[in-house]
Amino acid sequence: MNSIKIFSVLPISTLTGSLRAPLSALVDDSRKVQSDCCYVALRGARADGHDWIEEAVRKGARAIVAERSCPEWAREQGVVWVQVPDTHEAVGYLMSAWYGFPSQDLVTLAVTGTNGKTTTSYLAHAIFCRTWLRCGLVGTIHYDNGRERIPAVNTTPGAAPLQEMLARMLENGCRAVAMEVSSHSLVQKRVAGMNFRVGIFTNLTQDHLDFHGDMESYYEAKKSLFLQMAASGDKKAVAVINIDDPYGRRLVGELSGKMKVRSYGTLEGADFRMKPLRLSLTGSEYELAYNGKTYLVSIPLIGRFNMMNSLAALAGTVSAGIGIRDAIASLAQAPQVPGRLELVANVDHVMSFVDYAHTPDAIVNVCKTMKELCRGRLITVFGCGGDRDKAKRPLMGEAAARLSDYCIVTSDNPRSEDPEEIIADVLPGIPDGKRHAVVDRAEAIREALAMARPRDIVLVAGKGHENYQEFATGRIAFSDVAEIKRCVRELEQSSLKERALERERSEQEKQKKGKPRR
Ligand SMILES: CC(=O)N[C@H]1[C@@H](OP(=O)(O)OP(=O)(O)OC[C@H]2O[C@@H](n3ccc(=O)[nH]c3=O)[C@H](O)[C@@H]2O)O[C@H](CO)[C@@H](O)[C@@H]1O[C@H](C)C(=O)N[C@@H](C)C(=O)N[C@H](CCC(=O)O)C(=O)O
Ligand SMILES: Nc1ncnc2c1ncn2[C@@H]1O[C@H](COP(=O)(O)OP(=O)(O)OP(=O)(O)O)[C@@H](O)[C@H]1O
Ligand SMILES: N[C@H](CCC[C@H](N)C(=O)O)C(=O)O
Ligand SMILES: [Mg+2]
Repeated sequence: MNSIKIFSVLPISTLTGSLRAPLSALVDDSRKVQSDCCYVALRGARADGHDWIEEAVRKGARAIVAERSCPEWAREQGVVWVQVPDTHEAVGYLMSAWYGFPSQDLVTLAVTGTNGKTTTSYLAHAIFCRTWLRCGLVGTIHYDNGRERIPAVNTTPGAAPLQEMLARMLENGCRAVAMEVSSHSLVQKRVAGMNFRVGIFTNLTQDHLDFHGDMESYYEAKKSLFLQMAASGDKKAVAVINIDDPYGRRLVGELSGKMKVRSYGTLEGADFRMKPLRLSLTGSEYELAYNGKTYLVSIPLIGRFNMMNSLAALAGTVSAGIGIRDAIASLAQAPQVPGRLELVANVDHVMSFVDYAHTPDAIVNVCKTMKELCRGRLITVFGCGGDRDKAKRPLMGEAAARLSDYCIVTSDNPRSEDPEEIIADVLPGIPDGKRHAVVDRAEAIREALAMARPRDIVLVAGKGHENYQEFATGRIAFSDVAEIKRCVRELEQSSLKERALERERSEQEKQKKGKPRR
């Protein structure tokens, strides 16, 4: 839709001027302006797109969408001016219309919550793909448009790349898409204008208070996904909510009467109810009660929280139209989610895992799981991100210390902050004797592996799949997985050398002893 009709999708707008030729493009970045395009001015964290309106018109923009009223100069130049109360919301609707409302033709499954979004959407994507063959994925690790994987910039992209990607998924023959919807994206209305068939709420615990201010606003941000679904009037839209989580129970209450709600969890009354049966370092099993029947679900993922993630994926995809048995069969073959409780090395009876825990609750969950399954000590290496919620730092420290036998506190994307100061915020939660700090992450990993004894587990938390470390000066290549592998190789080589030296020494001893005394 590239005519003036496109503006009719906006819920509220005031239009000045008339459009003679079709629009050539719709952009929200002045650097992408071309002749005869429409430029939408967005207020951002660093810049205000309204500052580039005149430049956009000089470069050939024929239409402007802005929160300001039409100035005299624009009227005189015959610019089409659309004034709206919120350009972030407007650009969502406009991009959706521009690309032919792709979310209406896809079965869209959105996952929101503090932890478990990536894992749940990955599992839902795997279930969709096994049954419906080609499906899309949008999330923290990468985007998959049904034909190719694209590295992710944001967990939930802005409206322009998002709607373009959904249109590409349709072109590529995708029937469904599983996508993470972050709280940042909800506040910034990146998903405005989207039709969601299923919305999953995983949980809500402390994170991102630097952005949201308090837990109440954080909750309201998550809830807005479901209010958007309820307001769409789509009778098929379903909210799938974890009722083990207190905020989940609150959400069920607040959505009741507004839309279809299905619950999941371990508590009585859950529509999809699970009873954990077996936890091991290779996978997990649980009993699922659904619709008066019980099923055995087996997943190659570790930990109770991953049982919950798989239950969420199962409840979400079944609510989207997948058969329960197909969903269960897909979960048995679920892929390893990169950097989520991923076993990287198992050498000399020491197992090393990489995980993406970077919130207090995630640290609690992953350390509890590891401790439960570990027959020796749990040595945890972790840090806290710079330029992010500072209040979570001592809480992460306290949780890691309480649930591990030893902690090495290190750096995790210090960004613009001083890494030593971040570590100083973490340490107060951890008693002396149970930890030491090593600023250099590679060195911290090496020390953890060097101190491990048979049966110990080394857990390297916080960066998961990330392939960089971000400092004030920029990013450097860094991967916990690669670092562990390198250290393990080095330790193996040095222990081989040590053993060879040891053999040599004992040979010499034997020879000395064997020599006849003169
Ligand atoms: C702080 C923040 O969230 N920023 C996001 C935001 O950018 P912004 O609005 O702040 O951009 P800006 O630089 O201020 O520019 C404002 C406007 O001016 C325009 N502009 C700018 C310069 C110019 O010359 N001309 C021009 O027109 C820009 O195109 C933009 O429209 O909107 C962009 C597009 O949607 C995002 O890519 C960007 O994410 C940044 C990269 C980011 O790091 N965000 C993180 C905090 C984030 O969103 N994380 C969540 C996951 C969190 C989680 O749950 O763990 C995520 O979804 O990724
Ligand atoms: N359901 C869950 N409950 C609590 N913790 C979880 C859960 N699922 C995963 N975790 C922990 O949180 C970490 C991040 O998981 P995942 O990447 O799936 O979540 P996310 O919500 O996508 O995170 P992000 O917002 O940072 O992208 C995992 O590595 C694990 O430590
Ligand atoms: N989406 C999260 C990821 C955090 C990952 C962790 N490695 C860090 O850098 O703090 C954020 O941007 O806050
Ligand atoms: Mg994620």
